[in-house]
Amino acid sequence: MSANRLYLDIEKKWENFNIEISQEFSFEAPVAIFGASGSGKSSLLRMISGLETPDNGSIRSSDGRGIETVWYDRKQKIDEATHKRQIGYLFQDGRLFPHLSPIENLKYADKRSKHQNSQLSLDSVIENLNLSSLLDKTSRELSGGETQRIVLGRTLLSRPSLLLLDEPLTGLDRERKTEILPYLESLQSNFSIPIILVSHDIEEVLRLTGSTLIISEGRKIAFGKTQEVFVEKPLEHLQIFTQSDSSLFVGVVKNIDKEMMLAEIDVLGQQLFLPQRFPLKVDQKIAIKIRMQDVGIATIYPQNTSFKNIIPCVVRSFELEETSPFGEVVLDVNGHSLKSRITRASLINLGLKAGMNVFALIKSASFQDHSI
Ligand SMILES: Nc1ncnc2c1ncn2[C@@H]1O[C@H](COP(=O)(O)OP(=O)(O)OP(=O)(O)O)[C@@H](O)[C@H]1O
Repeated sequence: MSANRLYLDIEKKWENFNIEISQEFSFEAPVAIFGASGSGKSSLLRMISGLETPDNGSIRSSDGRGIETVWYDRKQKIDEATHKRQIGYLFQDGRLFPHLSPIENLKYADKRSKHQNSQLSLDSVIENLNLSSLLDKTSRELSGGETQRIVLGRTLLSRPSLLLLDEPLTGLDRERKTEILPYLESLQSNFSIPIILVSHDIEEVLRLTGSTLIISEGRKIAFGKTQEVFVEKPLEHLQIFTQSDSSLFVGVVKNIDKEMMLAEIDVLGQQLFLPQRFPLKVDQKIAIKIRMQDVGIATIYPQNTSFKNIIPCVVRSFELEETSPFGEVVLDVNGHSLKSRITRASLINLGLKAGMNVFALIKSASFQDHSI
């Protein structure tokens, strides 16, 4: 039976690291555990799955009917083995059994699974993950993304009560990520399976999950709806989580122009226009990630331009990349940094200097896949 809720109350002390987290999760939508590298995300997953034993506390799951199962309880001396917890665990470099073909990998899990789940049949997994063209290839003929899809299918066919995704896209290039993200996105609706995603990539978290636990140094920093939890925290604190090739901003939806299909967002008192591709509502707080290659720079306010987002800012610093035709500029928007990557030629031609007033140009279209 699928876990509907999970109650975590755990303590673990190692020589150089302590984890102390209490949190209840419910799985109407996938849950994210988000934090910087080394914050304790994987350790937490290992304790949920039974691969690591906490020093103290309890871990309990309850199903749709409210029937509770104790997975771990120090006081009651309960510590269920991983297979009894029925956990599906997908790592970043999931491997196939090399001596078996992709279809044999799937059938192996299907046959061994003793649990029932009418939605999770071999056929439905093959169809929903679009695996049919891969089944007769050899493991060696599969790309990284294709291998990850078969491994995901095999994990699903073990019919887990809870699916743990530990940085499933880390290590894949952008093209492969784009290939796999839609499959991860539809897992919950296709298979009604509870999911915890561990990630330090805000883009993945915003796209795939409904609620997020943010941790740092083994402690909870915040928990709430994914769309809201990031904006509750001071921006500068969040900047440490963003990948170095992008900047993170938070804003509030001010207006939706239905005819033009654009949402107007207030970010630090500036106006940004996003394509209304997502179900945004007025007054909703959202997090927006802006990749540095999507930010251009003008030294005077551009007229008659297709750029919908023209933001006044100040050059904070810049650096030429030694072995490439590009340079990186850090702009200051009301005290918050916005990174831009432009060509070395533009950087020199514009005559950029620290302290100079400029305009950041961001195409609305660039928000399509990289923001919310
Ligand atoms: N078995 C262990 N013994 C001692 N220390 C450990 C053990 N397992 C984890 N740690 C420590 O716990 C800390 C958190 O590690 P963990 O892998 O959980 O972080 P993470 O947030 O998943 O990081 P990353 O995103 O880089 O994978 C690290 O400092 C690590 O050294």
